[in-house]
Amino acid sequence: MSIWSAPNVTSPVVATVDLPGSKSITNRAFILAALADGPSTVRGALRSRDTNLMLNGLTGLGIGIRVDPADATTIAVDPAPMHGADVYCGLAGTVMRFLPPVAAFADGVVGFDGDEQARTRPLSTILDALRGLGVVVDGDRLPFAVKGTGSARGGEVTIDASASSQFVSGLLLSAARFDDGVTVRHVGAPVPSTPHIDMTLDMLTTAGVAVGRPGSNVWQVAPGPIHAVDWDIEPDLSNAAAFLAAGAVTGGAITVPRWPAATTQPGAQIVDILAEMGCAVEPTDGSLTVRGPEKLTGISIDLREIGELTPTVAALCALADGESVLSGIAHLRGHETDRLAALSTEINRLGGDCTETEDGLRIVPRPMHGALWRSYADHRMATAGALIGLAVQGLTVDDVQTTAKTLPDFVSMWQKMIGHP
Ligand SMILES: O=C(O)C1=C[C@@H](OP(=O)(O)O)[C@@H](O)[C@H](O)C1
Ligand SMILES: C=C(OP(=O)(O)O)C(=O)O
Repeated sequence: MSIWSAPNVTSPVVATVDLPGSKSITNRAFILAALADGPSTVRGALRSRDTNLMLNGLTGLGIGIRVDPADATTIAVDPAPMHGADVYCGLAGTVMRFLPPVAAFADGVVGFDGDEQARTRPLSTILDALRGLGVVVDGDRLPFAVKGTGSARGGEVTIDASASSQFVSGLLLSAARFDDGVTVRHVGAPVPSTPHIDMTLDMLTTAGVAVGRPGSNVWQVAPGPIHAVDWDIEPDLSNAAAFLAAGAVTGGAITVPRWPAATTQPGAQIVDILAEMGCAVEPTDGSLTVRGPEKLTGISIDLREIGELTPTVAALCALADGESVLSGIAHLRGHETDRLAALSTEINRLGGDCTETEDGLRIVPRPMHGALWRSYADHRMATAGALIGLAVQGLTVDDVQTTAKTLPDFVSMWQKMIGHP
């Protein structure tokens, strides 16, 4: 496994960074295009490990996928009758939770497997839900198999989605295909990342699917066609967060072009967080610029809705003035790795002071020194290490290539941003 010397800077980082497409929107668009009533095109798609795994899975099931030879981000999707296949999920939550409901509509057995680390990610909730909707599933975690018969009954199902919003999104994305549609009712501790469920509902609505919210924890999808839509994918704002944060910690300024005026991506909330920590935020001509202050201030914030941003925010907090408390994120223990344990171990290894609470992290800034920052196969741990490395000399990151999960060009984009291409 290679060790990367994270670049360290002594002057403000000022740059414009253009981000590729959103992982969450890309993988939803692929699912909806595959189940649609006609061919469609996805433009500006993210090409990364997670989205390539989704394309491979759909191709294996029999869906026609054609990548534009002149532009790998333009992908034509041609729905077709689906058959049995083996699907590899890697470590992608969106693949392991969005494809099993699709597999119910294949004619044959669809086997699922993934990385060793993926086998411990929460999954049984959605597999039990599928059983409740009339689908035969063998197994409770990776590897497992869905016995597709080409159709499924559907109806109402009650689940505890407190471990992941993706259980709800996964069921809803395929719901219109079920004979009776699907109603998902959540009972339990609050559902995290609810903006991602809103993203699912928004895209279903764009595809002409009738969705309803009969209660705050109930989501309903009527049976019917999913219309073919040519999707234009927004830049990935969660990935943008790490770059904007580079401007924030160095007192520099980072501009992200094509920042959407309105979006369902929860990553957009990084702007409010950076503003609260002392940054100036300027939206101009479709771009967004964040200027860092002399010194960032600590923050107390509930990140339940935007858990994805935690590694970036934790890195910012470790470099700020004053204590920070990040709460509402117990579910991060089931992300790519146990992110609460990983962040506290790595920040403390550098001489920082980060403690795990029941549902988050308490971070007290301390002078930090260079050391090895471990990534735990987690793309956002690797980028958090890079961020701290800007301000802490001698920091190295192991397995920085794990950023390929959602941003294969991370290293070159980062070096270019600081002017060391
Ligand atoms: O639906 C999605 O695209 C996502 C939902 C969230 O998952 P959780 O609800 O498991 O946090 C988020 O963290 C993940 O990166 C992407
Ligand atoms: C939690 C994440 O990913 P996944 O889609 O694999 O759950 C993430 O990207 O931060």
